[in-house]
Amino acid sequence: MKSIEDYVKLEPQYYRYVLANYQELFVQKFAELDTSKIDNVVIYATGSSANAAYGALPLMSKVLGMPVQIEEPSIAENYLLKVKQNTLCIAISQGGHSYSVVKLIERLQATGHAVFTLTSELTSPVARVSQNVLTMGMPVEEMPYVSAGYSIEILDLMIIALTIAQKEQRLTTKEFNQYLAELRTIAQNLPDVIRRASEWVARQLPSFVTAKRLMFIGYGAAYGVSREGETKTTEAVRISSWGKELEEYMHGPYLGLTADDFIICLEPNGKLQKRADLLKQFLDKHVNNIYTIYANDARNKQGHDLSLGIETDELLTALFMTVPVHLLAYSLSKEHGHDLQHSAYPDFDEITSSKI
Ligand SMILES: N[C@@H]1[C@@H](O)[C@H](O)[C@@H](COP(=O)(O)O)O[C@@H]1O
Repeated sequence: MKSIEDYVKLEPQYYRYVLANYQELFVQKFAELDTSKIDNVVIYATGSSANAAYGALPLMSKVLGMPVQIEEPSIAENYLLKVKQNTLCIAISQGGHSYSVVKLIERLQATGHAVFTLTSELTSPVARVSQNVLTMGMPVEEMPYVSAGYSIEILDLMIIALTIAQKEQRLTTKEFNQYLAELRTIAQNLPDVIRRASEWVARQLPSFVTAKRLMFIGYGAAYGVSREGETKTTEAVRISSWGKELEEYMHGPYLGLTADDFIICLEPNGKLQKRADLLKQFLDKHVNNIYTIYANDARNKQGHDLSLGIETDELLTALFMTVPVHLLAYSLSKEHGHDLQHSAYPDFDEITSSKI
């Protein structure tokens, strides 16, 4: 079975495929649909798929010029099923076996709502119940702790939003092509990101391996990255972890810090960089291990920080900022001796049927 690291290394190839085939994957799927009345988007996803949606959300909302929100499928199905008439409903389940997503799609369709389901497994329970399936443009990820699938979901969601925005003339063809060109540039630079991230992980691993708790703080598109940091650290490293939004962290969670925490700040070089710098000024006084991963670079970068060297729109940074987070989780899980190929708790799904 391929590892998390193997899949991270496949990301440039998968990005190239989606960018070469976006017409068949997405543009043609929405061509026949009347998208003129859509006035908001709701994305239903859980775990890494929800994190990916948070990474894509700021760009989606900007280019579509409408509210985009993310809902937990179980809460939506059981308590929030009052979807507005003109909502574009998108359900995501990479593997296609998530019980809560299957139930939600069934309930939405039964109440007359069209749902577009994004998945990589076309024979899965999620795909089988869905009336409108969108394929992610990559093979099914064998490794249950996904990395490439999460990143491809971000790219897919961005292209879906760009497609509808262009169709509805919210973006000119020139603007649409400029976005695509920028996505291609990021894909081309991905091997360099992977190299920088691998070297950084190898250098910092002896320190990170001592961490009892690992926290990720991000804002904007990097909020999705911080959530994914929490998911992967919890699932693969199996130590305590938080993934917070910058201001959310400042409104309480900071009170729970301890000097031996490890904190990774995710800096997309965006509009809240000064706020993040102030938080780091405070954290530096109280916490021993503060790291920053920069999308591009910074003058106040410290020796143990990581620069990914990509100058781009902050709204696109979730496409590559998770690479070091995934590689760190993978290396730490190996250091901790976890076997990610076999379930840690084989009785879990037997009892709960959380994956069907
Ligand atoms: N532990 C896994 C997560 O790692 C995964 O992200 C989530 C969603 O999976 P999917 O996108 O296939 O629905 O399911 C499980 O809970």
